[in-house]
Amino acid sequence: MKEKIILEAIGIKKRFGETVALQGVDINLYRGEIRGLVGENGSGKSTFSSIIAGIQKSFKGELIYKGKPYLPSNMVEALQNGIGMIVQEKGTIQNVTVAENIFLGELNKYGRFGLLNKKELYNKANQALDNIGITNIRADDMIQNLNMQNRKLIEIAKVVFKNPDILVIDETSTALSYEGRQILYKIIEDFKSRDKSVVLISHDLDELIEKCDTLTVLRDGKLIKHLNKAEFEEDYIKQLLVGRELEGDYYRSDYNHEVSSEVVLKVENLNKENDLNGVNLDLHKGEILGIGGLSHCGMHTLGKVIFGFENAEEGHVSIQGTKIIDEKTAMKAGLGYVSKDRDHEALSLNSSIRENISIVGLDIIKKHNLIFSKHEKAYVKEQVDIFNIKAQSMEQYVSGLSGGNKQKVVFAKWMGRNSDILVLDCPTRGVDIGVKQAMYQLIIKLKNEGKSFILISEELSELTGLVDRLLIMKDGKITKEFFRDKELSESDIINYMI
Ligand SMILES: Nc1ncnc2c1ncn2[C@@H]1O[C@H](COP(=O)(O)OP(=O)(O)OP(=O)(O)O)[C@@H](O)[C@H]1O
Repeated sequence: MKEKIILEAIGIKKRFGETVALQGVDINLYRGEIRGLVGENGSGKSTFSSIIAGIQKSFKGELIYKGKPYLPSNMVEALQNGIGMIVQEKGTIQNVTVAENIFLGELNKYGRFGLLNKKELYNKANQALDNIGITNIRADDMIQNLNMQNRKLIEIAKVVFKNPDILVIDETSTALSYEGRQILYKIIEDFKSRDKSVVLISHDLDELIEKCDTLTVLRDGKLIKHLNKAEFEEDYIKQLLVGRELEGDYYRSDYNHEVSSEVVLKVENLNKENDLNGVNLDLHKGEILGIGGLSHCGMHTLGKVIFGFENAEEGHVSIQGTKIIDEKTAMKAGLGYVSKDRDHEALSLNSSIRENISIVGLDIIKKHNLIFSKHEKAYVKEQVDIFNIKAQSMEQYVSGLSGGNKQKVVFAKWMGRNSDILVLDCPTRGVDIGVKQAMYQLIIKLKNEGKSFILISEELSELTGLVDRLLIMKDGKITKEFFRDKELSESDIINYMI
């Protein structure tokens, strides 16, 4: 079996200042193996993968790749050596074309005398896109005009085009919708069939159980266990992840869809070029209204327009007769919004956890029109405790947090504000199962207290598990309405999405 090992990681340790991210992790990766890496937020998964992909150079321990000591000096060198990684967050740069993103760092190959041979560059880039079955994005598209899923697909096309021997996929599927995930799964299967290896990081246990051959569980930077396929059992994995049995309900246990007749938010005839095509909906008091669909269905734009973050060309959104024209009117009318695109839209990365959370809660923190530091800190501490945000202190910059902990900051920021209506766009993206459970239970508790939610999600189990009513969007229109029902299956929903 030893000859089938492609990468040996021996006693890998890594610190970030006082934070111990990895405490001596050993992993052998085999050729043709799909290995899942699983653990709570902040358990060290991204740190481990960034070490093997050349992003982190300073660490302790040893890497042996194809039988030789291995220490890439950067990501480009790792990729040239056959280890490619799709990172969890932003992996593309703005204001340049898709082609320039795909061949970043090697554009000199496509130029002579300082001139870029665009034809050749675009042909190659289109080839990289075609290679993984992407036909709706072309080489000359500008990155900033693409949505989050399409930007992720560019990254995937770029790495896969280099034909690496090891592909590391860090929490990528939650940035993708149904059709994007199918592309990713096809790539994973193709790698396996060609005796290449995949390291798949995910918080979606169903996905891991279905796609992986082996699983490695990390907790607080420690290796807890390697599992073979025969040992994959959901409750057992959950127990290994959190170090105890998860108790209580995960989703809603009732199947009642009756809600108050009082309409708290009205969407009337919204039209926006390419995205929204005559959207009407009523949200009721105490209702969790789900919205599902494929990546281009318009649901993410709808969330932005409802919160006034983007404007529609026609139609309007109103709360008790007040029209929502921008974020300010939205917040004044009691609306909150968790954006899917956390690094661009939801967080200020170079500010502290305290600043990020308190910024939208200032009117609550204020006493007699004054903001006292102790009130602000107490307010933020409450949110940090509720959502178990893992950080050195509330003064830590958000940029140094793990992906899931960033997401907890976004959620906490809006939950703490006690908004009457919340638009949640993929609110649990990248969050581990323990915290997801806490978020779901909080949403259910607030619903029972009369708060209303619009839950836009790409996780069908989240939609069927939580909502009173589900709207499916296709080509900017609402095409189907389902009510909460025990019999409602994910395949019923997919049929209306595609
Ligand atoms: N650049 C950094 N600066 C400071 N601390 C960091 C940095 N990167 C990671 N850490 C810390 O290292 C620990 C491990 O983080 P890592 O991102 O590896 O976790 P993870 O398991 O990938 O989490 P998630 O599921 O949330 O993505 C965390 O405590 C995190 O805050």
